[in-house]
Amino acid sequence: MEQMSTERAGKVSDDFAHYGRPPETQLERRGNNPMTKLAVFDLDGTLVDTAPDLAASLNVCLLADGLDVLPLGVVRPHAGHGAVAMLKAAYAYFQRDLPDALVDEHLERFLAHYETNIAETSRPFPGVLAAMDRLAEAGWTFAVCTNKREHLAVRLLDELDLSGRFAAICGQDTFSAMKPDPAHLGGTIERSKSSAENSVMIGDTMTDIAAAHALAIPSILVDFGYAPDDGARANATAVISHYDALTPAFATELIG
Ligand SMILES: O=C(O)COP(=O)(O)O
Ligand SMILES: [Mg+2]
Repeated sequence: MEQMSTERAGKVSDDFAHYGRPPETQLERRGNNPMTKLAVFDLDGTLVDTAPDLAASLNVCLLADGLDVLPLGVVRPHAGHGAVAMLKAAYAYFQRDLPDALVDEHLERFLAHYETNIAETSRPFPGVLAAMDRLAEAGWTFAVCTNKREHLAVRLLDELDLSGRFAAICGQDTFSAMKPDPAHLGGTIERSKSSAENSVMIGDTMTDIAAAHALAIPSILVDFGYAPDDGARANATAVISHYDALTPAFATELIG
């Protein structure tokens, strides 16, 4: 990821040089660094609609235990909280016990299936790539802060040909803490060579909003994600229902 960061920094700096020296006001707002405005995306349910592929891997586990497959509508609200949360929700749905040993067995099965089928149907949410293009034009950079394992996040973004857009991709195992712990988000911002003052977090669950809140950075809740509950709505700085609303003016206003 460090290499991508350097490549990206070089590219944007060159582009900026092409337009000449920015006005003094812009220099001030950007802390004398045109690279520092950073939009940090959560992955599942925010950047990419991963629920169908996650549900397929869950169903492999359920079938292995003689249970029925679950329809996507039942699985989707749990898709943003990881494989174990999905397994627990499925077993609760079937009113079946899920002993710890079976969780471990299923997790291995789930991850083996998911890793090789990670981008079968997973696609970026409508409008997100156009929004990123607009923000990039306005000098924004991007990172991913996800509770997916880092190698799975990188693999998914590689398969979707999106990895090169991010200065850093940080997962649940990248640091010693994961969202909602602000250290995960803070570490992602640091790896992206930005600062909390110039960053905004975009997410679909309270996990994302709480991490941003703890770091005192603005947050945008996408209400089309997997768990935009009341707590997330109440604590987010802004709520959007489509990426068309994510314009450079809107994002810049949030960081002040
Ligand atoms: O896998 C998870 O636990 C959720 O992943 P996310 O943080 O990208 O939503
Ligand atoms: Mg999410």
